[in-house]
Amino acid sequence: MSDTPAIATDSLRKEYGTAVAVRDLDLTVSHGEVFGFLGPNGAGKTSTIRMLTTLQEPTSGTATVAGESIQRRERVTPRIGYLPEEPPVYPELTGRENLQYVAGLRGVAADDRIETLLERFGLAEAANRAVAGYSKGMKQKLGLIGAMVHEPEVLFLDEPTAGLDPRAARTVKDTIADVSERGVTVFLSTHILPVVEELGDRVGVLQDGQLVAEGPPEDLGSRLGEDADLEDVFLNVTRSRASVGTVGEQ
Ligand SMILES: Nc1ncnc2c1ncn2[C@@H]1O[C@H](COP(=O)(O)OP(=O)(O)OP(=O)(O)O)[C@@H](O)[C@H]1O
Repeated sequence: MSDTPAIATDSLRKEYGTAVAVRDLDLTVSHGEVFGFLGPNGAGKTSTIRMLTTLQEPTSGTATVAGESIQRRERVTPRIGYLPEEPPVYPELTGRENLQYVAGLRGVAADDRIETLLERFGLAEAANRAVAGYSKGMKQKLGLIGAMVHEPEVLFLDEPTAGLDPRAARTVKDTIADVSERGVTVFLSTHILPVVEELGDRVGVLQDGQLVAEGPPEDLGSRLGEDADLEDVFLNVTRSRASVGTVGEQ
């Protein structure tokens, strides 16, 4: 494992027309860290993740992920996994076929790993059924398995526990802890603060495309007072509006 951070951004910026979604962001995430990426609706989290996963180009600035520039898409994508808020699934295929398809796209032979993960996520029995009949939680779990099938170095997760029942959410949280112990870096965006409180080594809070707080969750809390938790921190450092600034505004 090198000294290069797992993720490093340098003045990363995304504008949509005259609107600034991500404002010259400087962010570093170490190898093996679970980084909780928080922020109000519209803060710029998805825009940041889409740039880091090479799905959209920055307006300006640069970043490296797993030691590779995000401009080198072909070098970044084999090293990362991404679970978007709406996991991409083919409804007419079975769960197993979906995963085999993803593994094929990735160029990996992952049959054993697929079976192990299907079992762990309680999807083994449903794996022969078309995904069209899956619940939201089942699709979410399938998406997470798909994001991990090629054993990525860096895993980007957007709301991985949203819509899951408590047992499924537990499986996802245990999986995050497990892959993190094995050295995988997890970039975890969620509005469910207890998940970050439990799993996050460090937290960054984004507001209007800028980091307004960063540090281990317990340190951020203790700055506010003895009993402060992450929700107190979030409410303290973010404003209640969910808007985006415009070009030229500081
Ligand atoms: N394709 C787009 N075109 C124009 N504006 C966009 C586009 N995508 C995002 N935005 C705007 O950029 C800002 C940041 O959006 P983004 O989706 O990155 O925020 P977010 O933090 O992920 O929000 P949420 O928590 O609601 O998912 C918002 O004001 C949004 O309306």
